Amino acid sequence: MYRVLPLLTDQEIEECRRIAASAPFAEGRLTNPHNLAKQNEQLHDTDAYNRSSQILLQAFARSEEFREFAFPEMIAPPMITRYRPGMKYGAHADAAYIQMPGGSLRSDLSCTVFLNDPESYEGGALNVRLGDSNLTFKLKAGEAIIYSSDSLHQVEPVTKGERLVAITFIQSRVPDPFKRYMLFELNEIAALEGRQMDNENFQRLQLVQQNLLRMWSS
Ligand SMILES: O=C(O)CCC(=O)C(=O)O
Ligand SMILES: [Fe+2]
Repeated sequence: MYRVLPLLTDQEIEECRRIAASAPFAEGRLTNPHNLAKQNEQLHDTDAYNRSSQILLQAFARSEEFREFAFPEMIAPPMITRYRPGMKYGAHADAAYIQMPGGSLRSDLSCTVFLNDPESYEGGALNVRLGDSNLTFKLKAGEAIIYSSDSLHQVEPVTKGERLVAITFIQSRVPDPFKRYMLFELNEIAALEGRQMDNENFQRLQLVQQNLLRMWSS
């Protein structure tokens, strides 16, 4: 279960790029010292981190598509990371719990927001393993891919240019990915077909949706 969403306005993309261009970066291993697969760089400046994560969190907060797909309970402040030629992030599992200011969050969904145009760098696609198949994402600037944190994934080596992204993790109110997807589907169907339904039946459908959400959320 994954979703590609348009997330940022052109102005927000510009703002994130500007922040990244003028702030220092440090080795990504700093926050995951035991993860040998991680070879990238992340923003290393409190003020720049606060400003950029604020812009990104606001964009998530206004996205109805995000809310409908993720049922977000908590979202980690997004971190801008970059990959220059030779950098990559080998196949890895995300930690089940992510430290945040003021506590920790269970990673149910992982998310990459692309900040640079795909034509401006070579390599750097995100691969997510889904059973025996491999999904590959190299999105337009401002788009986000949200995928289930329970799958191995990797970032292909960058061979030219710079891959600039923001990454975050989401704790969902509906921890089970299949149940979450069923709620998403039901809501989509209700939105698409509901207006043509007899009102009494539409109310009954909504009752089922809300009761399933009560039963399946934590
Ligand atoms: O940069 C990406 O697209 C993914 C990064 C990642 O997998 C992670 O930070 O755990
Ligand atoms: Fe990851």
